[in-house]
Amino acid sequence: MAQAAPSTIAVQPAAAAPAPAGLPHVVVLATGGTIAGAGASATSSATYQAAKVPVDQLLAGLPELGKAARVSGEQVFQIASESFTNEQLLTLARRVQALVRQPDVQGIVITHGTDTLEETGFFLNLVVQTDKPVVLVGSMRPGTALSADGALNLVGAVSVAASPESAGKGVLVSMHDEIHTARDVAKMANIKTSAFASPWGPLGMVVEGKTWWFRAPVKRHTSASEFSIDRIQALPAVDIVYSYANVPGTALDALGAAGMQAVIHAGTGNGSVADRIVPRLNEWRRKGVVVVRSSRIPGGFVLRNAEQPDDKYDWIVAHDLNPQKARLLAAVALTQTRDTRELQRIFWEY
Ligand SMILES: NC(=O)CC[C@H](N)C(=O)O
Repeated sequence: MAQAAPSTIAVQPAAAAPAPAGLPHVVVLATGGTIAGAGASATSSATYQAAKVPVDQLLAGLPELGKAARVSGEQVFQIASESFTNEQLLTLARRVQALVRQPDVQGIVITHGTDTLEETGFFLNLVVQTDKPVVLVGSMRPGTALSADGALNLVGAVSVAASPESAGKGVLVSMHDEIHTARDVAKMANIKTSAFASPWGPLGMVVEGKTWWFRAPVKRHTSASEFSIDRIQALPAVDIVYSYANVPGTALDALGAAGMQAVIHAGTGNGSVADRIVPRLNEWRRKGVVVVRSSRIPGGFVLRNAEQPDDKYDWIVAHDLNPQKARLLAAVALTQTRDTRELQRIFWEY
């Protein structure tokens, strides 16, 4: 399906384009994905190249953006998001943090591939210290396709980032007219333009450039977070092992031997663990690996000491975070502590 263009890193300083005075300045940080994709024909909705169109071209094609904000663009990466690395996450977070510290910047929009958009959004929600709106957006069809969704999604995201009502709500994801907290949202369907959903529902809607809010996040984020990108030099290796009937444990042992610091066990059902995997997880725990029990089921949550005796084994539960979000919270938390009581507190609070 979507093929990746070669990765490039070219951060240019944000220069505001001329627009009516008095409008908020929103910086669009472009990282690639389908929203910057191009296909061979108007019917190529799923067969195309992601990460082709530069940010200047994206913005120049959308004069409607100028109604909501004074918009400037920076090309941070030009990649398909499945290829994001921890180093690129840190680079992006540092750039967002630097921009939100600029008094002349009121909001940030990040254009991103949809495959790992929920991971980048959650990471920024944990480590960027700000009350200013930071909004991620992607699209499911390239701009060259019939009924392309990127243009309206981008106008919506810039409107959300420009709205004072978006402040203090943490990192947001605006797609398909909905506004989600980056903490909860996940890609729940592929191909469809209604790809993103939050297990606890969206926070609001953006319609014709106006935001409508119905709820706000209660978990700790951004300026209320104990984590800061300023104090994170690198992320420790945290990996995910997926469970299924007849799972052999080979992947767990290989990742353990490769030096992972924490393992996210994407268990079945309520985070259940196959009987032959339990002693292996305990063996890695004895060697210092932090064990986090999560579930491969979207929309539920994992309770401590249900399914497995977490207290006895000194394991953590991932609460309602999906495995890929649990990976990032564990990695960020491990930069500060290895204490399992502290780690469990962090999983309850974020
Ligand atoms: N819809 C998309 O953005 C998917 C394109 C690509 N796989 C990416 O995540 O960047």
